[in-house]
Amino acid sequence: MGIPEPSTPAGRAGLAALLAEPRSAVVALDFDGTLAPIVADPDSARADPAAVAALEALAPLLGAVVVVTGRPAAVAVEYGGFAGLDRFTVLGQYGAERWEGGVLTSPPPPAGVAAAREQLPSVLAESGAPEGTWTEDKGRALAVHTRRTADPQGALEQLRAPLEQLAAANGLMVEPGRYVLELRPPGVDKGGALTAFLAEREPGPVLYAGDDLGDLPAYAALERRRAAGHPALLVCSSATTGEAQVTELADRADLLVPGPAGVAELLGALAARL
Ligand SMILES: O=P(O)(O)OC[C@H]1O[C@H](O[C@H]2O[C@H](CO)[C@@H](O)[C@H](O)[C@H]2O)[C@H](O)[C@@H](O)[C@@H]1O
Repeated sequence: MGIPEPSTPAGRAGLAALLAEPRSAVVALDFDGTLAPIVADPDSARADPAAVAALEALAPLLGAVVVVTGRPAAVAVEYGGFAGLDRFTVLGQYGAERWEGGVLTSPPPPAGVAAAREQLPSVLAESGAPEGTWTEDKGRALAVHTRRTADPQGALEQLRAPLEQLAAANGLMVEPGRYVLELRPPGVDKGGALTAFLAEREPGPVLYAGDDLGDLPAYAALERRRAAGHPALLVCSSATTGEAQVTELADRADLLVPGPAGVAELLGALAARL
């Protein structure tokens, strides 16, 4: 398969720059929905093996590969099978954590997370959280998932206000995602994490691929770089699980690919060309 053509002039320029100067390029990727297919049980998510194989081939040819994810960095490394990859960094928990060369940096969670953890079960019970509502405890964040309820979108709307109140009472924010509301510390996002990483590397072209609302700040960071004359390619991994597309992301993308399989194909095609 060849490399699909971006639909925007800026995206075509970003791709051309990446192909012309790969050693200075950075490829940045979200994890769930981009490298790993969406599944009902978050603990069962694993990176598409074709994507991992493509990254193995691609990473040595590039300046750097970085995964920017809401997952704890160590979980992304494990579920992604990234431990042996070269020139590879994981920025976890929206940039609060970093894994690189086998070393994990993870600051302690703020006190508000422990308080929210204690209060969450009663808040869920009082708000009538439907059967199938499930909490993922990520240490410095609590993700309330509704994918396994009978009406995932309805459940999300039902829980939004009570979870926003709980977050605000404990100095946290709510990060919305695909059938999930995450209570997490404010002050970091994927845009800040990516910008700080790029400032360390001073790269040429940057490709970013994501699938969800949490990826919008990373898109914004690359749009700002682009406005300053640095080429970039914004890729959207479209939803392939029957749920609504994240149009805020798809509308700003230079290139849409069909889910993690499409991302894997794109990475494989880039590796083959380079
Ligand atoms: O930034 P990401 O790498 O995209 O992580 C965002 C959240 O993804 C996970 O939840 C999502 O994927 C699950 C597994 O496919 C799915 O069941 C769930 O509905 C999705 O919202 C993960 O569980 C969260 O911790 C991440 O923050």
